[in-house]
Amino acid sequence: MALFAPSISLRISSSTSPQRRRFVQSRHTFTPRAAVAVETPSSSGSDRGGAPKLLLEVKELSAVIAESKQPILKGVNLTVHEGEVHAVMGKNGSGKSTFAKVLVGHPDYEVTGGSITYKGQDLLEMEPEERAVAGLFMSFQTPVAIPGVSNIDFLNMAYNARRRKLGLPELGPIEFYGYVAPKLELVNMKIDFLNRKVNEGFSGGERKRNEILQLAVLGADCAILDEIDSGLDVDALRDVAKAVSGLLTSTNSVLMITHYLRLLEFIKPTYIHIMENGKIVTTGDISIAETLEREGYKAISGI
Ligand SMILES: Nc1ncnc2c1ncn2[C@@H]1O[C@H](COP(=O)(O)OP(=O)(O)OP(=O)(O)O)[C@@H](O)[C@H]1O
Repeated sequence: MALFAPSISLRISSSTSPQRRRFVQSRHTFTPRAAVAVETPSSSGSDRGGAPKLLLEVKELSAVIAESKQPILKGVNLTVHEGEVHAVMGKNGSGKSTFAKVLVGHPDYEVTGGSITYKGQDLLEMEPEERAVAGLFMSFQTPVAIPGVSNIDFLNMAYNARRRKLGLPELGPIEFYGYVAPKLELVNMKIDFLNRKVNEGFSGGERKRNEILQLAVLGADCAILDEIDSGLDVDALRDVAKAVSGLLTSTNSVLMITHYLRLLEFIKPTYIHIMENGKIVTTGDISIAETLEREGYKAISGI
C-alpha cells in the first residue's frame, strides 16, 4: 500500500524523493515546544507583545509531478505568521492539494524553483519526518486506511515516535489512554472509536474527525487541512471546525484548503487566497469567499 503520512511519522522512503535535498539542519534545532504547541495553553499575541512572528514563507515556489515532470505549481508566494488562519480556495485542479503536499514533502512532486522557509529554516532541506517533528501537520483530502492497526495503537505509536525524536520519554498504553481519551470529546467521538482499525470502514465524516483527532494528539505549529469540510454533514462540520478553532493559539497557524464559505464562517480566516493555474492570484478577506459563493470564480479579479 502506498502510504504517505509524514505528520504521523510513519516510515517513508523519502531517500528516493526527488524533492529531497541535502539535509543540513541539526535535529537539535527542533525544540520540544515546537511539536506540542497546540497542547500548551496559549499566550495571547498581546501577552507576548510585538509583531507576530513569521512562521512560513513561500517564495516563487514551482513544482512538477516527479514522474511525468508536468508543471503544477508555477510561482506560489505565501507568507504565514503565527496566529494566522489562511484559506486557499480555487477551482478544481488549480494546484491547491499539490501545494499542500509539496509543503509536507510528498515524494510525488519535485520542487523545481523557489524557496520555503519554515521557522527560519529551509523546509526543502528537511525530510518529511523532520517537517512533522518541526510541527508541520497535514490532514489529507482522502485519509488512508491502515488495515489491522487499531486507532489507539496507531496514535500511540505516532505520538511516541514524535516524543522519541524530541528526547521525551514514551507514554505506555495506560498513560497514553489517559492522554488521548479527553481529546475524543473535542471531536465528539465515542471512546470505542479508539479500538477500531485506522480509517477502515470509517464513514467520510469519521475519517475527517479522525484526522482532527490526530492533530489534537500530535499537535502542530502549522496545520495544513485539505478539504476537512468535504463530505461532512452540518453537525460534523460544526464539530470539526470547533475542534480546529479550539486548537488555535496565538503561536500556531492553520492553512486550510476549502471550496466553501461555510467552513470559513466557523474558522475565521485572516486571509483568503485564490489559486489559479498553480499560482496565488488574489488575496483578501472573507468577502472574497462571499463573492465566490454568490457569483463564482468569474467574479474574482485576477482570474
Ligand atoms: N500525482 C499526480 N499525478 C498526476 N497528476 C497529478 C498529480 N498530482 C496532481 N496532479 C494534477 O495536477 C493538477 C492539480 O491537482 P491538485 O490536486 O493540486 O488540484 P486541486 O486544486 O487540489 O483540485 P481539487 O479542488 O479538485 O481538489 C490536476 O490537474 C491534477 O490532475
